[in-house]
Amino acid sequence: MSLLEIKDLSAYYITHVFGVKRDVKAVDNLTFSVEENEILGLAGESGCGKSTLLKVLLSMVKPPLKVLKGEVNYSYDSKNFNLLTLDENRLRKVRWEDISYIPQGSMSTFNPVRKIRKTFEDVIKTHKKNADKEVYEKLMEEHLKYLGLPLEVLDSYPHQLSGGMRQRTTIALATILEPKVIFADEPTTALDVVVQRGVIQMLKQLHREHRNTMVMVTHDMAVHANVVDRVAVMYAGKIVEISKKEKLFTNPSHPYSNFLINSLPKIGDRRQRASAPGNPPSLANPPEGCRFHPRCPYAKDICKKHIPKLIEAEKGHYVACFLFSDEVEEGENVVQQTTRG
Ligand SMILES: Nc1ncnc2c1ncn2[C@@H]1O[C@H](COP(=O)(O)OP(=O)(O)OP(=O)(O)O)[C@@H](O)[C@H]1O
Repeated sequence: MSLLEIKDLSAYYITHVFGVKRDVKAVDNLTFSVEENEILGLAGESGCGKSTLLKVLLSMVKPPLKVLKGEVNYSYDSKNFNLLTLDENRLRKVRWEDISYIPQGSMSTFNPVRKIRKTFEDVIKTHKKNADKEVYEKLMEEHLKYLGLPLEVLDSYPHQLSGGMRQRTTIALATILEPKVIFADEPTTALDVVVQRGVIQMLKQLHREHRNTMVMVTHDMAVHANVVDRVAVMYAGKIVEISKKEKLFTNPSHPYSNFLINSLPKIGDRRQRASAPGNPPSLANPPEGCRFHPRCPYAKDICKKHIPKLIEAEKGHYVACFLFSDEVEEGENVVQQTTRG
């Protein structure tokens, strides 16, 4: 059994503008799994639904985002539960301790008017209620030292740290309770390359030594190439391919993955890179059938009418494309198109 099994998951942003209901189909009927101890990368261009998917996998769903259907089943240490059905108390217990999150933009993690120590104390106290001050002081100091961070960060305000140091402190906070699963949303974005390297090394060290499972969102394919085991490629609210990273980078199957990989510059190769023609669709009104078909050089009639199912084309390699199978997604179009409210 996989550590995390996502089944038929749909989550839309539901808004009303001048009385007209608008559904942004950011996560649409996804079924896939995450294996214990792996690092799964979520790739895809801006706006394809990566951050929204993470929010749902963490059950951090607030209006206008709404889960319409589906399950997010976790299974570890003889615990089995659908995160979306847990009450607030159980959610609070599971978050940080078992399932942790490195959010996009480290500035939002810490309260700007409180020293960083206070945030660490709050997290530890919530989960280790009976521990006395000495115990959690020791835990904080040992964890920071283990990650090579100076203890002075604890007595700093967030704005006093550089972007890189703040991001590494955010990672320290997210991992202090040794979670089973870590979700990271663009952990290296907005950092310069040298600092990026430090952050990546820190994540790799944590994974190597704690054997936790990571799901990492980034649109930076170099980070995928460096860090992850498998990559799930998202396009317009759907997962179109899941593959071992080596296979994806050398021989991508889905035409969109092909564009994504072939648009990467290669040293010594001066040829112009081909990118996908046109633009990604609006998720409020995506095209019928395969969402990539208007930009796909191989589109056939079936692609315009039906949504291809994500099938296992080879062992461990999943692709949703009618070039590989005629299977149609179950429950396609179950959730209706935009309606008047
Ligand atoms: N609060 C919101 N209300 C309505 N639509 C939203 C809201 N937040 C995000 N969206 C839309 O949902 C879609 C998916 O956004 P999401 O942030 O998940 O994409 P992403 O792949 O993570 O992109 P990025 O890398 O730019 O964050 C986009 O079309 C976005 O405009």
